[in-house]
Amino acid sequence: MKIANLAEVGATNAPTADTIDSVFSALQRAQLARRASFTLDVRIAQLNKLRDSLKRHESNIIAACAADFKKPAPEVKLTELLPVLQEIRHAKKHLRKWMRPKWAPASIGVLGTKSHVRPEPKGVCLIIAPWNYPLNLALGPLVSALAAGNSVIIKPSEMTPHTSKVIANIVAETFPPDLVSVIEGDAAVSQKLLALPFDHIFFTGSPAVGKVVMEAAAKNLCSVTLELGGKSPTVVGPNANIKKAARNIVWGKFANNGQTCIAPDHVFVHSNIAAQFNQALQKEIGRVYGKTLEAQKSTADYCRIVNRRHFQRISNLIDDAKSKGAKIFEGGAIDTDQNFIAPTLITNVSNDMDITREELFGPILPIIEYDDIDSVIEQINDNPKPLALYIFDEDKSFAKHIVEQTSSGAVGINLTVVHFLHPNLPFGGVNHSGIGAAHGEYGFRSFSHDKVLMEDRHSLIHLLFPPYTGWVRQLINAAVRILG
Ligand SMILES: NC(=O)c1ccc[n+]([C@@H]2O[C@H](COP(=O)([O-])OP(=O)(O)OC[C@H]3O[C@@H](n4cnc5c(N)ncnc54)[C@H](O)[C@@H]3O)[C@@H](O)[C@H]2O)c1
Repeated sequence: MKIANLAEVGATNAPTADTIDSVFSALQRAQLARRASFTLDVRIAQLNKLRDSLKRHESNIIAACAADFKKPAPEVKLTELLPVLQEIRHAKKHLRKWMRPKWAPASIGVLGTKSHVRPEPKGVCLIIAPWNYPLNLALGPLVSALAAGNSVIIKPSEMTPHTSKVIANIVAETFPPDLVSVIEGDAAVSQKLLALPFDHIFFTGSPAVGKVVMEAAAKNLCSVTLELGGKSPTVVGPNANIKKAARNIVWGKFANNGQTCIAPDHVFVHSNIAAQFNQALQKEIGRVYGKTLEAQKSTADYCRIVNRRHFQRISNLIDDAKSKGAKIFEGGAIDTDQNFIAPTLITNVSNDMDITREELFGPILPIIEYDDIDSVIEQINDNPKPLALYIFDEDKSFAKHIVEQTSSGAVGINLTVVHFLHPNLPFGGVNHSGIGAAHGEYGFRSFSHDKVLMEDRHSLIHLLFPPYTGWVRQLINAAVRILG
């Protein structure tokens, strides 16, 4: 049966449940038929094809991201293309080692047996992607899934429709539809997909939808990787290199217009250096994005809020903070026609403001002064475990103290966001900020099942089988004594 390739059918017509079912069944059948043929060479050839397609489509990707949220071309290259290309390069280099069965030495109790752990493909996997890094977070996990020998359905975000279309075109051009298919659409399409018995679901998005995904996966007892979000705090200590802190925080916060899961959400700054630090941030914003509103609106380096709904949400956060006594130290200007919000620094923050509760996911940075680091640690621990925690201080013991007292997906010391680009680190959160990990070998393992192969050579384990005669009982008692 010829399978409808949804990329050809057209992005905007939401696929029916029947179409989705038929795509899924085709992937299932093909996965079973191809199972033994996903050799190292085949997987590497798939990755090469994806790399070549990405390179061919570079200008389309840049144009699509610009159309979706005016994302600057250098930022598209750095944060959409490069991470996926790097993921491919890294997987190709290490795949032979990752795929190798791992010998498990026998303990005394199982002497005479031979055992291995072999990573096997999970099977047919679903990747659901968000809009904020629309290409990177759809195709990065695809690299891990293909490296691990799976077939995949990708559901890109409907909020970045141009990039979604480019992803569909790239996939349709690169892979047979029963190996990788793209199904475009919104939450309703996503839920139709979630009802199917996938072998693994890799979801990137909000904690609220993460719960929907996990609940749906439970119905099929399907494993999940959840890459979620939340508020990632930043702590600037009394001995911070202020200029370095400002440079890194401005980049981490305002790149992609603050729409980054690991962006510094808010900053705690020691009161001794707060005035200097605020000025350094202001100066850095001026240096990077322009000192005047006109400059900030016209620079090609500043992207936009993805849509009117999010623009309104963030504007409301600013209004709510102002009405409760916050001071706009820098920025605060908005332009509704462009979904533009200037890089904004907010001081005089209090706990009754909405900015202290929700993930901000926009270009607004609340700055909270502190005197006692333990009260900051208490506040961090009163909230869900963050995806990232950033610490700026030249005194190593300052960071050590915070690291030991808190839990988070990652800790960045004197940097922000860069850990995403490290191919040998697991990328993921804890509890509310995520379950499981992406990137490199960790991504490969997320899409693999550790299958055990144990073979009897000349073990004596049968001596312990029933009937439990006196002699067998003595042997079991001895085993418990010696091995227990
Ligand atoms: N940990 C990470 O790697 C990472 C990366 C990027 C974004 N995020 C998080 O993602 C969020 C922003 O992205 P978003 O707004 O696209 O997230 P989202 O959860 O609203 O949507 C993500 C995906 O889920 C689908 N979806 C939405 N509602 C659904 C529902 N009710 N049922 C089933 N599917 C549904 C969407 O169509 C989209 O494809 C932020 O919380 C951010 O921190 C996390």
